[in-house]
Parts: sequence; C-alpha cells; structure tokens
Amino acid sequence: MKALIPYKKKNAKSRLSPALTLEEREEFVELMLRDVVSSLKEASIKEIDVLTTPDNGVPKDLDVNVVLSEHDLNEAINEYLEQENKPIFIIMADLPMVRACHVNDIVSRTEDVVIVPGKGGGTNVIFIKDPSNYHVKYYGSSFLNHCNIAKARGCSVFIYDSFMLSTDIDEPHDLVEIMLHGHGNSQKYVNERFDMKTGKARAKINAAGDA
Ligand SMILES: Nc1nc2c(ncn2[C@@H]2O[C@H](COP(=O)(O)OP(=O)(O)OP(=O)(O)O)[C@@H](O)[C@H]2O)c(=O)[nH]1
Ligand SMILES: C[C@H](OP(=O)(O)O)C(=O)O
Repeated sequence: MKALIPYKKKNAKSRLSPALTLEEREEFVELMLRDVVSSLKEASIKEIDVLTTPDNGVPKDLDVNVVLSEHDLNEAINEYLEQENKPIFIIMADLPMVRACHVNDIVSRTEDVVIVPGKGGGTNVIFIKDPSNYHVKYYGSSFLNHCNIAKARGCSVFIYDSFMLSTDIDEPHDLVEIMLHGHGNSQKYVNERFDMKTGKARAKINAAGDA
C-alpha cells in the first residue's frame, strides 16, 4: 500500500486570504503537509508519494518521494493511478487533524473503496484497493462523483464518518478547529497568530490584537 498526497504550494489556499497573506499561506500549507506526513508515518505507511507541480518545493527533510506533474489535480492523479497496481490511500494536504488511528481504521476496511467526505461535498480521503479500476473526479460535489464512479465500476464502498477528517482547512472559520482539535506544527502556527473568541455563539478566530 502507498499513500499519495496531492500538494500545491504556490498561491495555496486562496480561500484563506482574508486571514493569511500569500507568504503566510505558503508557509502554513507546508506545516499542514508536515502534520499529515507525520501521522501517515506513525501509522506505519512506508511509501509516501507527494504529487506536486514542478515549481512547488517539498522540503527535503520530509523524507517522502516527490512526484512531479504539470497537469491539473484530476489529470495528475489519474495519470498516477493508471501506472499503479498497489492499493492507494489518497489524502489531501489540508487535513492537519488526521491521526494515525484514522489511517489505520481506514486501511483495515475490507471494501474496495473507502471515501471520507469533506464538508460541502468534497472528498478528503479516498482509499482505493485497485487503482487500475478507478479514476478520480475532484472539485464540485466530488463526494457524489466518487460514489458514482465506484458504483459504475462495481466497487463496494464504505463511507468513513469522522469530524477530524471531514474538516479540511479551506476557509478562515476552519482555523478555529485546528485551535480546538489540532496538534503539531499547524496548531502551533495558528495559535501564534490568532486568538479564540468564545461566547454564546460558536468559537471563532480573532486576529491577534483585534478588538
Ligand atoms: N499536485 C497538485 N495538487 C493540487 C493542485 N491544486 C490543489 N492541490 C492539492 O489538492 C488538495 C485540495 O486542494 P484545495 O483545497 O482546492 O487547495 P488550494 O487549491 O490550495 O486552495 P484554494 O485556492 O483555496 O482553492 C490540497 O492538498 C492541495 O495542495 C494542483 O494543481 N496540483
Ligand atoms: C479538491 C476539492 O477540495 P475542496 O475544494 O472541497 O476543498 C474536493 O474535495 O473535491
């Protein structure tokens, strides 16, 4: 089994721009990537491929295989799947709350495909036993796309229900979840930059120094 992490650093996470500058976002995605890689390693995933674009540096000390592709996300992943014959655990780089126990639970499932939905219709993790019999279609309601592709290919599916893994870090309000439930590099980074505003309503981030 292998893990595949699609990763884009350049102008990453544009939807976080109300909270973080371009430079901060590019620094932050690298820290989230580090947290994802460290949980995969703790789960004893031996082979980790980071699929990225040629101008997107993956830090050398991460000790992962770097796979380069100029293609967009779907094309790059599908090209990768076509030449792979081992089960593939595809996890997005913006899931810093993932823990080794989640990885172990998912890879021990017996179904052909395990899908972890992301909030708003996305797909945060997809574990594919036979990559030659599957292709991905991210963006839009990719969760529904991935269920339909599995059905069309005759694959059995398990939907893995997890708050931590369904929370991908897309928008400023997601950052508070890292403060509440995260760990590692990404939590340290968020805690250093934001305060948490609590009251009767949901907890929110407050830029440090804001009223
Ligand atoms: N290799 C590769 N990975 C990508 C690409 N676009 C996004 N990703 C990765 O795919 C995952 C999900 O992407 P998004 O949540 O849309 O991230 P993003 O494009 O940086 O964020 P926004 O600009 O806010 O849409 C993250 O792990 C990204 O790093 C791409 O063009 N190539
Ligand atoms: C790649 C995309 O991510 P989102 O835009 O939902 O974060 C998806 O999960 O289909």
